[in-house]
Amino acid sequence: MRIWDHTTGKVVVYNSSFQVSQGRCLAIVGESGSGKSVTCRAIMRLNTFKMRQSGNIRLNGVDLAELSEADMRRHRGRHLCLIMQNGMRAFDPSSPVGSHFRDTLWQHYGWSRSQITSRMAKAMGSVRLQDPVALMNKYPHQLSGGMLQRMMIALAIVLEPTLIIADEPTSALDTLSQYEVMEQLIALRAETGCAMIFVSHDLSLVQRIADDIVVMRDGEILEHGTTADIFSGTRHEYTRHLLEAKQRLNRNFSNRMGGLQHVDR
Ligand SMILES: Nc1ncnc2c1ncn2[C@@H]1O[C@H](COP(=O)(O)OP(=O)(O)OP(=O)(O)O)[C@@H](O)[C@H]1O
Repeated sequence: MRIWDHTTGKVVVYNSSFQVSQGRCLAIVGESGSGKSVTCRAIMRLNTFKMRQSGNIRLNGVDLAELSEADMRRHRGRHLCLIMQNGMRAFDPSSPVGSHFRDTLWQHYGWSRSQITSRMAKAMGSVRLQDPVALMNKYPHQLSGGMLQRMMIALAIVLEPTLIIADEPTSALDTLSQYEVMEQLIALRAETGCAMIFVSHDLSLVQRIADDIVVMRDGEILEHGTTADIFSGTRHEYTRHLLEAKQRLNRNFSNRMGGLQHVDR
């Protein structure tokens, strides 16, 4: 896939290519601006108008790049689900969150209101959200970032998409919510058997969830391997630099915490 800004001609992703199989999680890592988010949005065909893309995006034999906009809309949600950094942006601020669930599930499955409520309530229970019916009547601004992310995960549990793309899903959360949302994402994979693309700056999160890793820099894939190989084997100099930067951060953190040992999970 190639992605460029057609107003300036600037290429932001050069001929990148990767695949993720059902049941596996591929992490995309790299510094800010390396092209992780535009790649995720290109798979969903959700980049802004000025961004253009070429190449194939195959999902179970269907080339998403060839679909009409109407067919692509039908694929989003049903077959592909995007969990973004900021849960708030996924919802319409002027409606209760339950209406987003109803619209999405009605559009893809045609279920009745009561079917949707009972399926969502069950899924919300499984991501440890209490009192789901009351929560569905709340507006997005009345809920915390962690709750909104867990609601998106609950929706994904009900939709059972083939591929879930989680783009920095925990980076806007406090440490406790981050931990909980990660646990739920790990459970979501196990429950639905979906394929997952997980984007994060945080290599300890990547190590916990990913089977495979793609390392990007300046719009190019530098390295692609299993998580075990990337963390232990011979690595590209840039990947080593990313890992060492993280270890340095951890050491600084430990020193500031009075010499407490920080253990990498
Ligand atoms: N809507 C846009 N219009 C023009 N250029 C864009 C747009 N979105 C992203 N870019 C450019 O594409 C490149 C890759 O950006 P992208 O957001 O994918 O990086 P990233 O690796 O996800 O970074 P971060 O970790 O900070 O989110 C950057 O040079 C960015 O300026």
